[in-house]
Amino acid sequence: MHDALQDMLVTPNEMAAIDKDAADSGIDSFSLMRSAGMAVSAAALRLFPTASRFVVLCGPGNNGGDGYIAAEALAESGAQVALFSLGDPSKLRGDGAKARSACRLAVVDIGTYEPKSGDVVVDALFGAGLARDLPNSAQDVVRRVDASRIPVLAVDLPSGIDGRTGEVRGASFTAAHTVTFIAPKSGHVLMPGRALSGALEVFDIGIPARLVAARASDLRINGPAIWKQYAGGLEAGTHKYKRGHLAVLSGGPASTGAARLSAAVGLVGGAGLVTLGSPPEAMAVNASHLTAIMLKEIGSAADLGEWLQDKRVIAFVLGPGFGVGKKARDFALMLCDRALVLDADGMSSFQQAREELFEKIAASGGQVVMTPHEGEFARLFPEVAADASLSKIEKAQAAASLSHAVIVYKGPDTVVAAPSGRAVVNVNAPPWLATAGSGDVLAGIIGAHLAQGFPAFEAAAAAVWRHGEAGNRAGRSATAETLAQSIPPLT
Ligand SMILES: NC(=O)C1=CN([C@@H]2O[C@H](COP(=O)(O)OP(=O)(O)OC[C@H]3O[C@@H](n4cnc5c(N)ncnc54)[C@H](OP(=O)(O)O)[C@@H]3O)[C@@H](O)[C@H]2O)[C@H](O)CC1
Ligand SMILES: [K+]
Repeated sequence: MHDALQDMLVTPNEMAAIDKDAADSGIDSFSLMRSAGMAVSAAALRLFPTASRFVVLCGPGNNGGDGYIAAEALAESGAQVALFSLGDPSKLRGDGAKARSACRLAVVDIGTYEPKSGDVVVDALFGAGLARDLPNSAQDVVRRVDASRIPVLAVDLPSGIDGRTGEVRGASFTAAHTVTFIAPKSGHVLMPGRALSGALEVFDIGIPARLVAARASDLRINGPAIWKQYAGGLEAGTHKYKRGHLAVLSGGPASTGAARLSAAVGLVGGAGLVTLGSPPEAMAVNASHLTAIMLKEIGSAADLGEWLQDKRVIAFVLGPGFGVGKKARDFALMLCDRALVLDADGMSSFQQAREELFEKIAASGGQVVMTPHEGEFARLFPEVAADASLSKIEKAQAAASLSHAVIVYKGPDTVVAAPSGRAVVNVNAPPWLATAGSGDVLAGIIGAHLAQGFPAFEAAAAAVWRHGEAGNRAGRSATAETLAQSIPPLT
């Protein structure tokens, strides 16, 4: 694949516009379909060499067209092929009709397909053009194929997955492998689409990268290319203040562990110095658990105000175990002009007072990152969460725009979005990352990056990725402690 397209994500609408631009620039659309269908046939032969029969299911649009090309190519290569269509193939139009007439195989109605052991299904029912729930006849076939556990190779998207949102429309195939074209679609990386797509292969059917780049928005799969310009090697002359001073604010004596975990991770994550700001009544318990991390008594807004005079303290984490209430709100509002990770209780404290926070962030021009999981997101952005028409990416973008902060919308498909609309979707997190204290670890890594001078978006994207890698390294039995020990170096 072309380098410029490496991590790019597109929506089906953008893809349709790219196709149109390609046609307008003189590229023959049927030759694109031929490349797509040939790529599917090659993948089928490569991935399923022992298949006794390829069952190609073709739909009423161009996804079906890709299927007819693939079926013909598979038959030409000597494979057994059975061809089924959803709807009357004589109603196909344009390139789809051309593809059907270039295929010598007889086609029968999809309702007659009985899965047999040894079959491999090539799913070309619907791709980017799925506009509503799968029709009943397609849902029936999905159920029969699911029940028979035969493997599915999906063309562009597993039929039933919405290419924009990743949601299931009525029912969806569960693919072992998906061959898509030009660039992954957002529905390939958002859940449940990601899980149902299986292994994703992106095939370049020959649309020039400049046409793709001209239509694509600033949406990427998260990875080191996003932040590498800030990660750089440590300079030879560096010292601990140059690597940045991170402050983490602790809750009261009964709930100090979460903030200490974030603080410990801050050091591992690369901050030069980390200080835990503790209320007086929790000083003793915090002191008894700390070694490399410094401790400072911060009980009141006045204490915090005094600390803020020290401009070497670059970044703050407020929220883990802090407690919900006025103190959290007062502290957060004082920190909006600095680099701030507002996590957990820090966010929840603003459920009834979010406008004050959002206005302060907008007016202060700091680097603020908020890290809601689904429940926190719904509490802070109820109108966005309730809008079923929006994808998770669009929800994160709307929340970033409302709050003026970088939003890390957590989950198996964490989305990081900036107020500008720039966004990444993270795909490296294993399911066992959802463990107690995992969020405190993430907050600490983001804080470490902010302390080192990363802008908020890159700080958050890099942290989400390192957090995912830590989960992979720590393995299935990961705990917050082993996660903290498994954070990989910045790359
Ligand atoms: N550049 C590329 O990536 C290329 C991709 N190709 C392939 O083309 C498809 C997209 O083709 P398109 O025709 O736009 O869409 P589909 O084939 O997915 O579906 C459209 C047809 O299906 C009807 N439709 C949609 N949803 C439903 C539904 N739920 N039930 C019944 N029918 C449905 C729709 O009819 P309408 O009534 O809604 O108009 C269309 O008839 C892409 O996925 C790739 O596989 C090209 O081959 C090469 C270039
Ligand atoms: K499909």
